[in-house]
Amino acid sequence: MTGVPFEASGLDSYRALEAKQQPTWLDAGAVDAAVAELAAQPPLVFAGEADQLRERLAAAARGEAFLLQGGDCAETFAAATADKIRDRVKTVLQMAVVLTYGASMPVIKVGRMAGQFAKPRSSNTETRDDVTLPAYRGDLVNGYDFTPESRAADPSRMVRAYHVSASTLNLIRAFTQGGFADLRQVHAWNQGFVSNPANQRYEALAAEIDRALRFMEACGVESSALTQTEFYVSHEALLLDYERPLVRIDSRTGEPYGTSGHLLWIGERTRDLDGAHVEFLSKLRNPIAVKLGPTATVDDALRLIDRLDPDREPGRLTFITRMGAGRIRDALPPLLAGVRDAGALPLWVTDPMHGNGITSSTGYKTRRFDDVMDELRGFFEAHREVGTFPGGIHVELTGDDVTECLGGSENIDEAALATRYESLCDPRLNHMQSLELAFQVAEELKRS
Ligand SMILES: O=C[C@H](O)[C@H](O)COP(=O)(O)O
Ligand SMILES: C=C(OP(=O)(O)O)C(=O)O
Ligand SMILES: [Mn+2]
Repeated sequence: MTGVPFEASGLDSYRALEAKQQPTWLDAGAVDAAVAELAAQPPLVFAGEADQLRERLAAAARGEAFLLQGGDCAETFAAATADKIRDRVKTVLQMAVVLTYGASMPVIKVGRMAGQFAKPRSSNTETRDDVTLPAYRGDLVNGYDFTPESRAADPSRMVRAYHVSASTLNLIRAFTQGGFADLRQVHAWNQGFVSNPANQRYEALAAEIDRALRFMEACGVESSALTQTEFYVSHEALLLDYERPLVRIDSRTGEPYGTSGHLLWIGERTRDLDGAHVEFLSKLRNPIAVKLGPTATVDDALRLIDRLDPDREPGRLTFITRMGAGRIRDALPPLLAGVRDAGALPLWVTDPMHGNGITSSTGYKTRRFDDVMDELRGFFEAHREVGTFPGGIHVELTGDDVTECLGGSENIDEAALATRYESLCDPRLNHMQSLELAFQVAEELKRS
C-alpha cells in the first residue's frame, strides 16, 4: 500500500468545502509536521480486510448476518491498557455469543476501538464557574483537564493517537486470533465480572455451548471458526487532518482506502451533503456508515446513497439510525420504506444511545437503560412493519462495571452515578447492561 501525495489526486477535493467540528489549530507548522509523520507511517488496517468486512456487511444487509458494533464513546490514551482493552473485547465477544447462539445467525464484530479519539461537540467551549475554555474534542485533539494548556488543540496528539491505535489493534488481533477467542473459553470470558443476573444467564448459555462443543469435538469436527474470530475496528472519521494522511493506495487495485480503521462513519453533525466529510469519504473504498437522527428525511437518505454508494454496492453503506425512543416508531418506518422503494439496500443499524441523552439532577450526562431498550424494540418493530431487515446494533459500552447509564437490573439510580462515572464524553453501558441488552436483542432477532 502506498501513500497518496497531497493534491495529486481527487482525494483533496474536500478541502474546498466546509468541514464542521474541526479544531482550531494554533500552530500551522506543527500540523504540517504531524501530517507528514502520519503520511510516512504504515497502514493500521489493510485493504483486503476492509473488503472482507464489506462482504460481511453485505450479508447483513441481505438479512443473513447481524452487526454488533460497540465500544467507548471516546477512547482515551490513558485507558488504552491491556486489561481495559481485554475487558471490552471480552464484553463484545460475550454479546456476540449471546446473539449468535440466540438468533442462530453469524455476528459481525466491530469495535468502536483503535481510533475512536475525536468527538463532535454541541458547543465549541465549556464554562466552569466563570472560566470559559475550548471544549474537550477527544484525545486526538486536546486534553480533558480544565486548563488553558490542556484544552489547547495540539497536533502532536494525532501522531500519539496513531501509535495508541496501533498498539490497541495489535492487542485486539492477538486476543481474537491467538486463542483467547476460542469458543471453549466462553466460561472464562465471564470470570472476573461480578456475579449478577445477566452474568448468571450468560453462564447458563455458556454451559449449553460447552455441551454443543463437546458433542462436535466427539464427532471430530475441527474448525478455525471455533478457535479464532474476525474482529474489525471502526471510528467516526471526524478529524480530517488525521484521516487524510492515513489514506493509502491499494497495490492490488489502485484504489484509495482509509487505513485508520476498517469501517469509518460520518456523524449526525457532519453528514451535510455539500460538506467536506461526505466528499472525503465518498472517495474511499472502505465500508462507510452514516448516522441518521430524527430529522433525516427520505430525500437525505437517498442523496447520501447517491453520493456514497452510487453503484449500490452491497455492504458499502450502512445507515445507523439514532432517533430517540420517543421518535423511532414514527420517524424510522417512512425512511425504511422510502429507501426500499427507491431500490436501495443499505444495512440498517440502530444506535439506541445518542437519541436518548439526558442530564441527571446531579449534573451527569446519562441515559436511561429503559429508553435504550425501548428504542431497540422500536427499531425491530419498525423493520417488522415495513418488511426490511434490522441488521445490527451500535452501542457505547465498556467491559468495566461503571455507573454511567441509569437502570438495568442493578438499578443504578441518580445517586449511584457518582460511584464510578469514568466516561469523558457520553455514558456507556457497563458490562452487565451490555449483556442484558444482548439477551434482549437475541429475543427480538428470534422474533424477526
Ligand atoms: O458522542 C457524541 C457527541 O460527541 C456527544 O454526544 C456530544 O456531546 P455534547 O452535547 O456534550 O457536546
Ligand atoms: C457522536 C456520536 O454520535 P452522533 O453522530 O450520532 O451524535 C457518537 O457516536 O459518539
Ligand atoms: Mn457518543
